Amino acid sequence: MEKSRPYVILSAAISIDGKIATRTGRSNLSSKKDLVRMHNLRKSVDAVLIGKNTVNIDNPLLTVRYVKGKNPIRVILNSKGNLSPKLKVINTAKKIHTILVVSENAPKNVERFVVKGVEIIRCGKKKINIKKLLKILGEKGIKRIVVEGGGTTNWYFFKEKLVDEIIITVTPYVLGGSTAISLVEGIGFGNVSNSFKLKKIEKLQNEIVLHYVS
Ligand SMILES: NC(=O)C1=CN([C@@H]2O[C@H](COP(=O)(O)OP(=O)(O)OC[C@H]3O[C@@H](n4cnc5c(N)ncnc54)[C@H](O)[C@@H]3O)[C@@H](O)[C@H]2O)C=CC1
Ligand SMILES: Nc1nc(O)c(N)c(N[C@@H]2O[C@H](COP(=O)(O)O)[C@@H](O)[C@H]2O)n1
Repeated sequence: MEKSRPYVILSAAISIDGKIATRTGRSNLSSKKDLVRMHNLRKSVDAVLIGKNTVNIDNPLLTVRYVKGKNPIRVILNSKGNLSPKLKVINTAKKIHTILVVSENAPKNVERFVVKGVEIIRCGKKKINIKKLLKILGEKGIKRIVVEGGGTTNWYFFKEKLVDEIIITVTPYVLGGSTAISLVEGIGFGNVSNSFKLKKIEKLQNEIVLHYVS
């Protein structure tokens, strides 16, 4: 692992059939117990990272609320920099450090988010270069980061072999649907070769939490 790159944990809740949301984008899969576990994870990292669709669909806060602790820095991947200013992550950016990552081709008007308290990082020509981004985040003192989806964002991290640990909660739902988002989207691997080692299994009431390491 490069010295300056943060340790990357990928975290999500999946249905029994491997989906992270219904075909209509509903993703409230975790139990309260699991959310407490997840907020403990958030407080243990320096940053939490998600993709544009997750921000738009979930309108999340990405804070530590179910337990006491420090909020991580929020990192949003949005190559075009075209988020709605009404989103919670934008509206609370003066209080909670929020970084919007855009590509070098993003229009100049992304700077409009700066007055809202958002820090902008330009990284990668058309797509965001994740490897380069992690180096930049490492140089800012970010040592541990949790990637919280969605499926497309997860793919970019797996594709570049940048996932050090996976924490997956298997929840007791079957969602189905060929258009429902899976844990990992993108084009996918052609071979069965990208394996992880099982480190721990936790049993919550009706869920299991799987911990894998690279
Ligand atoms: N159950 C769970 O634990 C979770 C469920 N979700 C669900 O996942 C769904 C969204 O997932 P997806 O549609 O796969 O989208 P996503 O949230 O991964 O966002 C994808 C978008 O992010 C941007 N992006 C990500 N990586 C990029 C890169 N390297 N370069 C440039 N742009 C990049 C692009 O705009 C891309 O289209 C939502 O329904 C959400 O509710 C999301 C997170 C966790
Ligand atoms: N671990 C986990 N379990 C679920 O059931 C989820 N839906 C998610 N989603 C992630 O958490 C974000 C919501 O965060 P806030 O509650 O708004 O702080 C959501 O956007 C996903 O990244 N994760």
